[in-house]
Amino acid sequence: MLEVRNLIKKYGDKTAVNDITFTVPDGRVTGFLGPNGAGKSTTMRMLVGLEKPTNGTALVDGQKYRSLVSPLTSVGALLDAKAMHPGRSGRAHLRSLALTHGIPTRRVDEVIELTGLTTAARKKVRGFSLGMGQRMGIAASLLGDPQNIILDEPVNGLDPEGVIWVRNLARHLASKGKCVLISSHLMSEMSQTADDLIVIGRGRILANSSMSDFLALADNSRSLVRTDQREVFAETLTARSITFEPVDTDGLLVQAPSRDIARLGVDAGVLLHELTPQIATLEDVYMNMTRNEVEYQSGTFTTPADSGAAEADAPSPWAGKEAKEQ
Ligand SMILES: Nc1ncnc2c1ncn2[C@@H]1O[C@H](COP(=O)(O)OP(=O)(O)OP(=O)(O)O)[C@@H](O)[C@H]1O
Repeated sequence: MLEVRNLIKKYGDKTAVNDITFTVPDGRVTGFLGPNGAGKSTTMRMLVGLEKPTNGTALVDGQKYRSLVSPLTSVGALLDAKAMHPGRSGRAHLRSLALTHGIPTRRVDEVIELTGLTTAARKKVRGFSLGMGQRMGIAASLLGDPQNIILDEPVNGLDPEGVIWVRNLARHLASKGKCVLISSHLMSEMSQTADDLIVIGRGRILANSSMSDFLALADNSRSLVRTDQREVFAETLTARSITFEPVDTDGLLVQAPSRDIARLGVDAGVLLHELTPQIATLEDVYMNMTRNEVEYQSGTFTTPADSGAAEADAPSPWAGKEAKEQ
């Protein structure tokens, strides 16, 4: 089990981790999500004693990392896959780690096989691809067969087969009762891997719940409607103060139960050739939650159609939505 209690990390004026408390239980995969710079890596580094907390505690099975009698059997971490001697072979790197921790050489061969590196492990580390480096980092984290596994963006650089392999590995480890904490920016992948989620933004906890409770925060009350009479149907919706927004050339995203929308279509004599309830994804809920927590805001791409001039020429029925929002 991993625990952080009132954990704070400051770098000068910058508060990277701002008083966070959570527990990562055994036997489950916990996804650790948050925008760039949210404080995920800093928190993980404090758990394995690579950073000293400014305040609060980070515990592995109830103990600070430096108090652990046998750290590699308590916690394994992939934090920086590039942290290997470039002139050594992968196998030699793992062997040296094993030797310094009293781990038998046969375990080196086991983790090499487990991570699919049997051929690559003979190569010098400097010749490794990004994906091979990630696999080697994961192999190192598993060397001591630890109870707790911390993986910071483990699927970074992995091909689709590698991504599925990490998912299956995480699920397998949790099924053996291990505590697995994984950070990732790949929401679709995380939705298939994690049982629980911890979301942080600007160093603070935004959510800490099971995946199903997190997804229950979704707004599933909208339906996509497609019709050749979009303007007529938009006027019908506006007359009933139903919120909507245009999609593509013939679609409307309508904020109403699909049964009510179908009924409105019949009453208005409008043929709806598509009516699809929108089920929000993990990415939708996450994006909504972290919208105001992004430290590094991306620019937006504009096309001529997105420009103000195009908006001025937009058909009037969309006023229904704007009027409702104001
Ligand atoms: N050694 C350091 N010195 C100064 N600031 C740091 C240091 N390490 C991290 N930070 C800052 O702390 C904040 C949290 O960084 P951290 O790497 O923990 O975020 P993250 O959530 O892991 O981000 P990413 O998803 O981009 O990896 C950032 O603003 C970062 O610039």
